[in-house]
Order: sequence, then C-alpha cells, then structure tokens
Amino acid sequence: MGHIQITPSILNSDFARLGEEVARIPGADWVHVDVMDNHFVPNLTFGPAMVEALARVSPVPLDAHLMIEDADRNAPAYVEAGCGSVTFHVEAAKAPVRLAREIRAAGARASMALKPATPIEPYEDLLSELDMVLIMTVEPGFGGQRFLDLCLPKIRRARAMMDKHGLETWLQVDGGVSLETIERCAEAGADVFVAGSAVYSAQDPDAMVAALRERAAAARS
Ligand SMILES: O=C(CO)[C@H](O)[C@H](O)COP(=O)(O)O
Ligand SMILES: [Co+2]
Repeated sequence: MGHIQITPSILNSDFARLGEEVARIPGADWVHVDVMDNHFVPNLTFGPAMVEALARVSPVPLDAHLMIEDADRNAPAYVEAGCGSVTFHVEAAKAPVRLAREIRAAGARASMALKPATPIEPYEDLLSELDMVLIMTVEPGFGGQRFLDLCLPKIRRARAMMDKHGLETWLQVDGGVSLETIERCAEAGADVFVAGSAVYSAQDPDAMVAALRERAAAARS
C-alpha cells in the first residue's frame, strides 16, 4: 500500500472562482477534476481548455477523472492539457490497455475507474499496465451523494490482487468520502482518497484535508 494521499474534487467548489478555490488547498496531494460529458453521466462540467487553464494556476498537480464516452479518442487531450494523472472509465474504453499505454507514453500516470456494479476480477491481468485503479463509491455523475458501503468488498479484493502480484498500483476511492467514511476505505486498502463536498463545504478546506489524512492514517495503524 502506498502513502496516504488526499485529492479534493472541485466539483462542488465555486466554478466562478476556480483559481481561488484550488489555492485554498495547498496541503492536498492532487486536485481532482471531474470531467463529465452529459452522455456517460447525466451531468456536464468542463473540457480540456478549462482544465489546461486550471493546470497553469493549481498549486498541486491535476488528477483528471474522465466520465466521458469514447475515452480512447478523448483521454489523450487531458494529458496534453497538463494533468499529471488521467483516469478513464473501463466502461467507456474500447481498448483499455492501448489507452493506458498511450497515456503513460505521453507522460502522465494512467488510471482506470470502475462504476459500483463493474467487477474488478476481469481486469486482474491489466493491473500491471496501470498506475492507479479508481473504485467509485457512488454512481458517477454528481457530488454530495451518500457513500455506498457495498463497494468496500471490491476495494479489499482489488488490494489483495495488487499484493498478490507485487504491484505498487495506487487504489483510489471516489464518492461520499468524509471524516465518517474514510476510515472504512483505508481499512479496506485504499490509499488515495477523493473528497469533494467534505472539503469544500468545510470552513477551512486545507484543515479538512489534514483531518482526512490524519483519520486515514489512524485507520491503518
Ligand atoms: O466523481 C465524482 C462524482 O461522479 C466526484 O469526484 C465525487 O462525487 C466527489 O464528490 P463527493 O466527495 O461530494 O462525493
Ligand atoms: Co471523481
């Protein structure tokens, strides 16, 4: 398991002041940008031009979570836009191995996401091609949803698979992660934690990042 990383999602931040919003979380490891196309999910956010502008001002690297169809064709633009990590959904990729290799060759970390009903088992042999696996703990599309405990066994199975193959692949959780739920995720084997509403509804977002980090670390010891 890698060191604990906290990745605030800007989905529930103030879109009119995004530069200032990312400046409020200098203690984060990454900024999580939720790209939605209104097809893969029933919501629409932003595209590569806006992500590129945000990458120029962000104090920490960008972690793009692409909830878009035709990931094979659309994902490379987010590496070009300056993201340090690019996550595509396996449900939206026709050739996930080729896409992961393309993302890595272009200079970013390659990551693959699974919706709550998508099993990890068919992808065991792909894990070595990935820098990170994202296990969704809500149905993708919106921030502020309730954490789905039913995803915890999949986090455990994914971590066991990575250990079995001696892989250093990061394991990210996204959706409903808060001071209340982060311990369960850490105990199950996650090491990268996305938190959107928990961070941006806090009075002091950077203090919330520190509190989440501390709680995840406590769950491990
Ligand atoms: O991918 C996402 C939604 O599809 C978001 O990253 C996620 O929901 C973060 O927000 P919150 O912590 O409020 O659930
Ligand atoms: Co996300």
